[in-house]
Amino acid sequence: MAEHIHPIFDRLLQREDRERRLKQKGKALWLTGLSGSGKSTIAQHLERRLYNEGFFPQVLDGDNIRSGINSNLSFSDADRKENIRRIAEVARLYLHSGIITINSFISPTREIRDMARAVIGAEDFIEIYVNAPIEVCEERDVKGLYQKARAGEIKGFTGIDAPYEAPLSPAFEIRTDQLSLDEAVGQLYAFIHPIIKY
Ligand SMILES: Nc1ncnc2c1ncn2[C@@H]1O[C@H](COP(=O)(O)OS(=O)(=O)O)[C@@H](OP(=O)(O)O)[C@H]1O
Ligand SMILES: Nc1ncnc2c1ncn2[C@@H]1O[C@H](COP(=O)(O)OP(=O)(O)O)[C@@H](O)[C@H]1O
Repeated sequence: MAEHIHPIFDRLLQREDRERRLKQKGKALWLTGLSGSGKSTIAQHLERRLYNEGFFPQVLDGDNIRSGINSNLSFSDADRKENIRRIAEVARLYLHSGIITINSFISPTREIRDMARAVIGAEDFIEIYVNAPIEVCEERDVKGLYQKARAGEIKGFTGIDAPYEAPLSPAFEIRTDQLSLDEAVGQLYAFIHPIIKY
């Protein structure tokens, strides 16, 4: 009878067991915004802040996704969709390990983000709009890509000749043209802390 089986074998390890071990609630924080809006910078600083406060976060961004698992994908509409679908599946695996992912991707359309939300589950998908006007992003031009897009050297660049649809009701919005980096990370941390604390 089940009661006599050694406790180790009495049921499959659950997400809740892992969350108890990590002393946190697994969530997928989903940072969306234009290239240069500040997603990666905020993601990296938030990751460090969470880690220092005892949480166990993991950034997913172009550096560890588009360079690896998604290295065969372009920036066509279909490939962006496949990019985000795979990322959402990866975030879901982390989620069920009790880990907080900080997903930093343009994820340009509502349809794409709705797909990610559906894969991850609406309860666990926290949409964060990293908002700076395109003029500010273009002025920053962190990687020189806006200049290339304006010169026609890159086709289908988000915000220039490919769409970006702002979220209609994000869980949280950060205006990076109005806040310092420290303010932005501080406000985001204050918002998510109650959501992720065990
Ligand atoms: N055509 C085009 N449009 C937009 N962005 C481009 C493009 N080509 C290359 N890049 C660089 O790729 C980064 C965006 O990748 P993402 O995976 O976040 O894009 S998407 O969600 O699939 O739309 C983006 O990085 P971030 O600046 O960090 O957003 C760009 O540096
Ligand atoms: N409040 C802020 N939050 C985030 N980044 C900011 C902020 N203010 C200025 N920046 C600058 O804007 C740039 C954003 O670049 P990046 O993080 O690579 O954007 P993205 O990942 O969205 O393409 C960085 O050079 C960063 O230092």
